[in-house]
Amino acid sequence: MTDFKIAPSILSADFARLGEEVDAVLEAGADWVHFDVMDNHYVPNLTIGPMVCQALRKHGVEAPIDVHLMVEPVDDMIRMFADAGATYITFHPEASRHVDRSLQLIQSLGCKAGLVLNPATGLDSVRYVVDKLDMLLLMSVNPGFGGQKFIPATLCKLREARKLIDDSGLDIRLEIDGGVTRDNIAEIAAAGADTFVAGSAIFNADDYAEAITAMRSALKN
Ligand SMILES: O=C(CO)[C@@H](O)[C@H](O)COP(=O)(O)O
Ligand SMILES: [Fe+2]
Repeated sequence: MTDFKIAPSILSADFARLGEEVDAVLEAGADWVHFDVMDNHYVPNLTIGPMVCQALRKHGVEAPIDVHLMVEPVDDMIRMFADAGATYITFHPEASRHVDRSLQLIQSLGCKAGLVLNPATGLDSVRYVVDKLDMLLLMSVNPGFGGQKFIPATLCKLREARKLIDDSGLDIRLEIDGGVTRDNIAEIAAAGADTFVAGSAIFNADDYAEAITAMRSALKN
């Protein structure tokens, strides 16, 4: 049976009460914390940096922190987030001049490494670095904002990515990010994803546990 993981994106959390919000989603059954880092350069929005990741660790968060870098360039941020307690660090191939080197840097710092593909980016950019991936993240919206609608063409790309991973014989998670809801999560899992980022679908719900349980139930059917 697939080991599904649900990773609430704190982009949709109440930043004024971030520690409490993260505690609440973990208590409600979330597996990971998805941490969106935006630099107003690679994407047209600005969010949070390594000090906030470190603060969450200091606050007592022990769950995996899945750092999604939407910054350019990436290597300095990789070093800072590794120091700050990140578990996974993923970045967009367009944002690094030397993708293979940046992946190696993440792993050399003791973190798990991943690449993130935008909706219009093909799988070709991962083909020759598959052996250096712990995770492949497919964006199902254009990066920069929460609350957007899932782009249906991602389902076809997920199937291709699943085949690429299975053919490699390696242990690589396949994560999906953007517009994931209780209504489409089963279809997304059927296309091959095993790790689900959900921001607005969880943090905009009145009851986080009910929202996460509904997603898990959909994954079981
Ligand atoms: O990386 C991003 C956006 O760039 C995401 O992680 C979003 O924060 C997901 O939010 P929802 O689409 O689930 O509301
Ligand atoms: Fe993200």
